[in-house]
Amino acid sequence: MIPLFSDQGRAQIDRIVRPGVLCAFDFDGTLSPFVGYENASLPEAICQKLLHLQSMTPVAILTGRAMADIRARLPFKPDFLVANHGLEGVPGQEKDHEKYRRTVACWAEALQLALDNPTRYDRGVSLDNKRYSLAVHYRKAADYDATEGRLTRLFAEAAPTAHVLPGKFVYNLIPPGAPDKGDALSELMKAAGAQTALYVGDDWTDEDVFALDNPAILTVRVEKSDESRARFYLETQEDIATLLDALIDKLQSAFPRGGGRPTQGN
Ligand SMILES: O=P(O)(O)OC[C@H]1O[C@H](O[C@H]2O[C@H](CO)[C@@H](O)[C@H](O)[C@H]2O)[C@H](O)[C@@H](O)[C@@H]1O
Repeated sequence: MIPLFSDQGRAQIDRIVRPGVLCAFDFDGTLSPFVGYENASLPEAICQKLLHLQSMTPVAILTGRAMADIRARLPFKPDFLVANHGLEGVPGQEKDHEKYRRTVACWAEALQLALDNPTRYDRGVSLDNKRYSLAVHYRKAADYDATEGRLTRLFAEAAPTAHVLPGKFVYNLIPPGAPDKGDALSELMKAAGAQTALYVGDDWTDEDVFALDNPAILTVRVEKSDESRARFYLETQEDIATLLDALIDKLQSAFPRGGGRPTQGN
């Protein structure tokens, strides 16, 4: 992995930032610093920078949160908002929603029944039913290793067909065959007519975008990781502000007559 703020990284920003570049971001741990999952929000300064960027080029947010949840946390409307790890917000996929909802409802019932037994599961484990997928949070558990082992065994019994995606103190349970963030970003590029895109994420579900291995997509991970498929990294989550400034500066200087956003009728 290469630091984004390096000669090589800046050269890639120069290459990828062109009129209509789709600037796409994960939410938790990328645009929003980690806090308790109920309290996560978009910092005001980041919101202002995203609005500025959006005045010049399309902006997308791809999150694991449910659509209703993320909408309530965003004080602005991005050009594209994809939720539930790629399951909500991409046109055309609604036809499978009822199937996913029924699968997830069965898993949720079985999991909640088991988790309600305090002798078997840590009180710090909580189930977040996002309708089309589940998140099982354990950030507040006392013993992470023991909790991870117990939860993994529980998923095999109670949700055997689930695609279990680990995250930061969370397991995401996704219905089999569901689209992921990589599928979603590819669709959004088509919908936006974008030749190039930038994607910034920090977690396992973002690896589905990084693994696309598409030279037209500049992949950036928040924090270096030897296991990631992203090509570049930001040292810390706070560096997202510097990246947004760099994108704005680049669009303003390279395309002073309206940045990269094609004007109406083009
Ligand atoms: O795709 P993302 O936008 O990164 O969403 C992934 C999950 O984010 C949330 O959980 C994470 O953020 C919490 C709040 O900062 C944190 O407490 C938790 O440990 C993280 O896993 C969200 O609650 C999940 O539904 C998302 O799947």
